[in-house]
Amino acid sequence: MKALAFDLGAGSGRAVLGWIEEGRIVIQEVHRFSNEPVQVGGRLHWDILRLYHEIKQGIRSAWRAADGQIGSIGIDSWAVDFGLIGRNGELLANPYHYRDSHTANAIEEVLAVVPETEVFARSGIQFLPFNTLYQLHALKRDHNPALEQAEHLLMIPDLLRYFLTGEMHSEFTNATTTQAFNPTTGKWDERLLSAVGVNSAIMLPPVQPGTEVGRLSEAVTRELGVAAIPLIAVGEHDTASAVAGVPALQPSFAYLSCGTWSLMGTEVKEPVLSEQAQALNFTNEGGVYGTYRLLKNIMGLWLQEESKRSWEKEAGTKLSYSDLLGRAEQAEPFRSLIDPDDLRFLNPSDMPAEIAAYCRETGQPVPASDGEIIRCILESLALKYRFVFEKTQALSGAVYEGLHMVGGGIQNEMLCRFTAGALGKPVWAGPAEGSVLGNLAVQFIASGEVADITEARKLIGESFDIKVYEPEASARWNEQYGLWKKIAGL
Ligand SMILES: C[C@H](O)[C@H](O)[C@@H](O)C(=O)CO
Repeated sequence: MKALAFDLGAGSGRAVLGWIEEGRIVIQEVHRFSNEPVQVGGRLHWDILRLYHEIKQGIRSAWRAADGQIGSIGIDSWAVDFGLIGRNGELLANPYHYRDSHTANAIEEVLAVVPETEVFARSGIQFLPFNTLYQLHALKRDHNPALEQAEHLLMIPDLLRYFLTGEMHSEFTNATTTQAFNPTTGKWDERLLSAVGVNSAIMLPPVQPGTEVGRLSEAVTRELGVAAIPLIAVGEHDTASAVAGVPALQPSFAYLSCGTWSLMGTEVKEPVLSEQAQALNFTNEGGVYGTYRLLKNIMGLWLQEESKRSWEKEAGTKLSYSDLLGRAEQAEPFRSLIDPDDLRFLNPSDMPAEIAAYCRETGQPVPASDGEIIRCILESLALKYRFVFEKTQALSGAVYEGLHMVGGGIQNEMLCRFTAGALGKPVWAGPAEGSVLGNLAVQFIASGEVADITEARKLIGESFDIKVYEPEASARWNEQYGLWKKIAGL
């Protein structure tokens, strides 16, 4: 039997069949689709019904490709966003996109009610303006009718699973990204939810990854002409699946999940709720099989994606990444650097102009050409990776021999090279399908084909190419690291 994984990212989604053949994992992409947010007036929304339609297309294609031999389905997606269900069981409104501006001042407004130390002690989660807790605060503040009528809150994968099965379940790894879940009690945190005026009854008690969470409903099986395939709650936060899919053989390892976002950290048995972790704004998101992901969000390749989008809009024509990276390769090294996590880069109207303004304001040469901007982004990301790598070691007390880099971002070889140079340590890049493979791994373990996550990670490492980048020009990177920390104020 084959397993079917859906991996929904901020820009695109894919449906991938996976199975084990002669001791190796084999994957086959059967459907790929774009994920285009929709601006309505001043609000930014996800087109959730379009995504659901694409998931059904994916099941149809997979059923044909697997000759009906599909044993289970798992869905993972980006975090924090959600849909609200009314008393008639229907979706009350299109989910907000986490880059929508309605949460702009929400952190300050909530911390005026519950002190920062208490929020961190209760949730263990980093302070980012789009966390679900602040989205709920903003909806309540703005008297949002959907929240007023809501009977249930479902995160994106929970919601899509509900559409497929008719059953409502909340999944643990994604629940922890809300900043309203308490890892110490293992329950939704009443104090935090009541502080934003939300009745905790709308939050369902989360199930652990690996749990069977319903089957395709009769209506769906009839519509698609398929069997009532069971759904497995995988690490439904895509980063949780990416970490599950890291081909690490050692128990203590450092990873970087690299896509629109860069998520860097390590895997721990207990959440790290120390003052230092809070001061460094690290997070403890739930992981698979009784683990936590001690990590930090880094703005990531969003900076590059948005710059390309601006230039394409200006030029009225498509640009290729290979041309852009080719020009970045020719650009002068370390000419100008930024802190990629300055919140001005969360959703500016013109990313290249925002980067230029940052450099101007910090007294640096202003990058003008697209090559200079891309080089500035990639060098700055690599330096930020070094900073977070060092802080991860400080918080976990471990010393890592190198860094596992997974996700679509590893196709950016320049970034992999710069990361090894900046860290002064080897980078083991691969697999690119990080989240998909972690999603499949949990399904293989649920079906008993694979014993546990250690075996799954070994199998992934043996089934997919891992490219090794050894550090180059470390002395130059060390020198620049000092300068960059001054610019970034770190
Ligand atoms: C908001 C982001 O989606 C989240 O922090 C990140 O972990 C993610 O899910 C990346 O896909």
